[in-house]
Amino acid sequence: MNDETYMRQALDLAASAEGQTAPNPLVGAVVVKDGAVVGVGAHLAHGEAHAEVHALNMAGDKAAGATIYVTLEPCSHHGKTPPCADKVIEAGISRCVVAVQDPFSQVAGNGIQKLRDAGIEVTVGCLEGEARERNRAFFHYVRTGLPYITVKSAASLDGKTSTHTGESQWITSEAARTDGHRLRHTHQAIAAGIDTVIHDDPSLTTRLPAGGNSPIRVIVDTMLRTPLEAKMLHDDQAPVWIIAGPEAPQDKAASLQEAGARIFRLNESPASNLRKVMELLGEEKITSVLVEGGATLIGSFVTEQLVNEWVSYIAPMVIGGREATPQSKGKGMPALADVPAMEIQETTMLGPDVKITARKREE
Ligand SMILES: Nc1c(/N=C/[C@@H](O)[C@H](O)[C@H](O)COP(=O)(O)O)[nH]c(=O)[nH]c1=O
Ligand SMILES: [Zn+2]
Repeated sequence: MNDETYMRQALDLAASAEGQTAPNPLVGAVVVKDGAVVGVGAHLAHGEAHAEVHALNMAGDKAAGATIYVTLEPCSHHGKTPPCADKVIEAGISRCVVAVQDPFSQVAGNGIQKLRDAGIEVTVGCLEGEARERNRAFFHYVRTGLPYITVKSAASLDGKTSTHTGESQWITSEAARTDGHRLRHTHQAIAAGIDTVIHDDPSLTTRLPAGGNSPIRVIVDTMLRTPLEAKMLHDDQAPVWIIAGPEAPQDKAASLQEAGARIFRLNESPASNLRKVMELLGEEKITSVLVEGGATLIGSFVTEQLVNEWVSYIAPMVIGGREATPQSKGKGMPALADVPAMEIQETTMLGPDVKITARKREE
């Protein structure tokens, strides 16, 4: 067994809480004494104990002289819980292996320094690439203040998301749609355009066999055309935030608030200023957004170059039709040189469909 073995265990522990910890990162910890794992832990929810605390509590006095593997630098500032660096020192840990330094300014390097000042041997960078990839949304949010944006698109081989008569359910299989719900579970918010809300009356909730978190529903609706009888306003499954423009009628805003929605009014059209909408969500500590549709909204994210990840579910059918809805509308990129470079991360068969995941290279 070597450092990477234990760090992989810690990364898997971190991933077990995926979809639960935002706006906090996913963190896992493993305590090893004389080649035996004596404590494990994961950060399970925002505001609750950090991974190191769980692992050190489980290790008890076996932590003395042990090594702790942590997927993110132990915190050194008093957040909602006391600093883990202090806890690691108190527990008598002799060596600490960290996958990646915390990007958060309050922590960056301070935790590691505190441990070294206390005489603990610290190594940084074990499986760093994997640790960054697992926490890509958190790292992106800390670096930019914007949520990490994933577009999910379900289409035919010729890129249509509905027939020219507007029929779209369903193009992809149950297996692909269930996978799409896992995407909902792992994102804090789900964005949809008003055309999709009017056309599909979607609930945008996470419906997985084992359950899951339903993201905050964010509707880009410049003129507040969201129907008062929209399903999502009456299912009590997750908040509904509606982003309006300056001309949106005040009385409709009042009735939507009555119906339980939270209204954000921008002083410019949200549909053509999505960066402003994302800055607003960032201020609300939203670290990840899944853009579910439709083609108009997706096209705006593409045109503003805000897409960090693109997940396509492609069904084995060809729909055709000049008027059939494409995967994205809007202005788009004038030249290939303007098109942001992405990398395919994964292609998977889901029943009869193929899922393709691509990510933009982080600057
Ligand atoms: N048409 C399709 C999809 N369509 C996605 C959106 O257009 C739908 O409005 C949304 O999934 C409805 O959300 P719900 O009410 O929570 O079920 N998405 C898919 O994966 N496959 C499809 O074939
Ligand atoms: Zn901590």
